[in-house]
Amino acid sequence: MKPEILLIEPMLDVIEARLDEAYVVHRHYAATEQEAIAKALPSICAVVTGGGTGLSNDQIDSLPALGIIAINGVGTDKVDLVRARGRNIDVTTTPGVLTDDVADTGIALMLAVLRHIAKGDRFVREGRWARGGAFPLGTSPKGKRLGILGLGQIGRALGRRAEAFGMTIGYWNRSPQTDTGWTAHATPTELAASSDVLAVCVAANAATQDLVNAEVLEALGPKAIVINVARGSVVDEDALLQALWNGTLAGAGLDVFVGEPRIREEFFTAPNTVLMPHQGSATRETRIAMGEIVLANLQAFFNGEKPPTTGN
Ligand SMILES: NC(=O)C1=CN([C@@H]2O[C@H](COP(=O)(O)OP(=O)(O)OC[C@H]3O[C@@H](n4cnc5c(N)ncnc54)[C@H](O)[C@@H]3O)[C@@H](O)[C@H]2O)C=CC1
Ligand SMILES: O=CC(=O)O
Repeated sequence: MKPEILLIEPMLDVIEARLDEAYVVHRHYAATEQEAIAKALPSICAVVTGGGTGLSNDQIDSLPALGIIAINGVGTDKVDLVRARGRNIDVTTTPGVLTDDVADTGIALMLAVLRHIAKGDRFVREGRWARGGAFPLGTSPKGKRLGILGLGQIGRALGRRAEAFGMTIGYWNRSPQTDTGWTAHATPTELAASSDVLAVCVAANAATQDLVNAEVLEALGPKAIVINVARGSVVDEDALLQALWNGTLAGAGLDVFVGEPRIREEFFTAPNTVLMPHQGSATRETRIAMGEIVLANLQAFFNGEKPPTTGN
């Protein structure tokens, strides 16, 4: 008998095919499967979910046999780790393999804002170039200061890339990271005061909620921009929107939002703001590598071994 698992959101076809080979896969996202899932809840031992989606406590409570929540991502903020630990449920992630793509996304957003890439695309398509319209000059990253909030794997990869663009790097991290040679700052506000671009790369949890607040944005100032590839909850969106609309911040490049995918509509028209639908790790290559780790974690769990990338 194949073990039964619950797949919360779709994965790559090739990974889902491998899941189907090894398990009875109940697809939470398929409307047609809801009745069968309701009956299967007592037998489901494993859940596979995304980092931005996680698993609610109600869902955890509805699965009495649950032993592993395999996150296809690195963020654990959408799973109550205390609740999981209390139930002896392993929570696994896919660290490392997505780092480069998320850092690339951060750089892409930074360049898109500084060089008006999305605005330029609209300008050409709408025929405004052909009609002789004026297009604003951009801002060069060269010689500018990148402030990285959270110098984990993604923060470091972003910093290394930014060095290649001639930027100087500062960071705020809860523990000093002396091997980089980059300038450490004591608080997010101090980092912001010394940055032209603030890149949010810190994990989301209760301690980092709204870390980028009105004070931090004010310290950044009207010529600076914010890039967020971590989680929406790390940025106070009221303060961010106010700064963008008041012109006390020059722009923002955002891959993540509070309440995704139904984000605040004020973002749609916010000045100099480039929006992405949470695509940091979304390349085929990386999604295959992440899927392999999910498969390995599930296999270890069902073999009675400790899953290799257990995070709790
Ligand atoms: N946009 C996207 O598609 C993706 C977003 N992410 C987000 O990026 C985050 C970072 O990923 P990695 O760099 O791989 O993780 P990591 O574990 O290497 O780095 C996390 C960083 O957050 C810091 N941190 C954690 N808790 C903290 C606290 N309470 N106070 C201060 N600092 C704290 C750590 O010190 C570390 O610098 C993830 O947690 C996730 O939310 C990750 C992957 C894809
Ligand atoms: O947001 C994605 C993740 O890996 O976490």
